[in-house]
Amino acid sequence: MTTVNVAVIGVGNCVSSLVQGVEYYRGGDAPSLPHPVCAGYAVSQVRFTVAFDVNAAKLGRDLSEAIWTPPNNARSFAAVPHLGVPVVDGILADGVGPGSADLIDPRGSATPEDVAAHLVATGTHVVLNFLPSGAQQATELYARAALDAGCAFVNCMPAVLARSPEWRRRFAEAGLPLLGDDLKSTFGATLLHRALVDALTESGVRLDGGYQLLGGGNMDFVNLQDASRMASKKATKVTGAGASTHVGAQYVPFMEDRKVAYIRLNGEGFGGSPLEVELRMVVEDSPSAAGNALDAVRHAKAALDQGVGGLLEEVSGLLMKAV
Ligand SMILES: O=P([O-])([O-])O[C@@H]1[C@@H](O)[C@H](O)[C@@H](O)[C@H](O)[C@@H]1O
Repeated sequence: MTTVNVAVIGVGNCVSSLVQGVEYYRGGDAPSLPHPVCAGYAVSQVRFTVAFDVNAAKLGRDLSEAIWTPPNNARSFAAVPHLGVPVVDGILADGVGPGSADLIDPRGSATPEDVAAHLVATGTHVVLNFLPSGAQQATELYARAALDAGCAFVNCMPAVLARSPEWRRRFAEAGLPLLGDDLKSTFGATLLHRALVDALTESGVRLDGGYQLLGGGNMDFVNLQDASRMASKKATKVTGAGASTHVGAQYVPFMEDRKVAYIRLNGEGFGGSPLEVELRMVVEDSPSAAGNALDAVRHAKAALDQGVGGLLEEVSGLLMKAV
């Protein structure tokens, strides 16, 4: 059976939901999976090869155990058997936010050459980047490793990669697919906010800002308390709702991996009449994103099969927040 061999960067909640999802949907008939077959690949064809992390408590473990290691707190919805997939030393650089500095493995960080060697040795096809928001340098070092190892790269966080002409060129010249930037949840705040913006705009409403206020208790929210890391996330979040859209993220520990989003749009309708739309959404954050991650790796592998290199613009437009 042809497989989609995936290496993951950052064994956090999103990877936990993704790994569980592959088990949950292996049979192909469970509900709430957007695409049982995507780009010619079934979920059962997705397999993990190696995982990179810098958290001392996750290193050396099998991926099936590391996904349950704190501070991960994603919902458990599938039993994951021993996978034989090791968590190995990752690249540190700016890959860890201020709230997690004490979790880092003191033995030091891997180099892009180390990472590339793992990717080649494990026969990896696609590298999936789930570093914390704000990890621009670390993302670029991993992207370099993927290029050296002949892998496709899927950038699920808001580092500027797919938006960079230089990185697009490098992947195009290498004949390797690039997807990004910043994974959009299959059902999440960005999807709803943009759907509302589109519905109002198509009705002739002139939008004048609003907000997207988020609360949650996972490490993403810890990380987003840092202003410069939050700035990178804001840049990919909302488009088309007017310049004065406020985006905020509050860390609320008891919520664990649940996310609440308050979305508001201010506008002016027919005859200049003022209008307001308010919406509240609560989801389990990481499982909400895993469906699009599953699609992204399968599209990346299909492009690799067909020798299509460079930015996959159409697919990125569907699955990612900023292209
Ligand atoms: O799509 P959306 O709900 O606005 O945003 C999501 C984030 O809230 C989530 O933490 C992350 O894991 C997803 O990849 C996505 O970025």
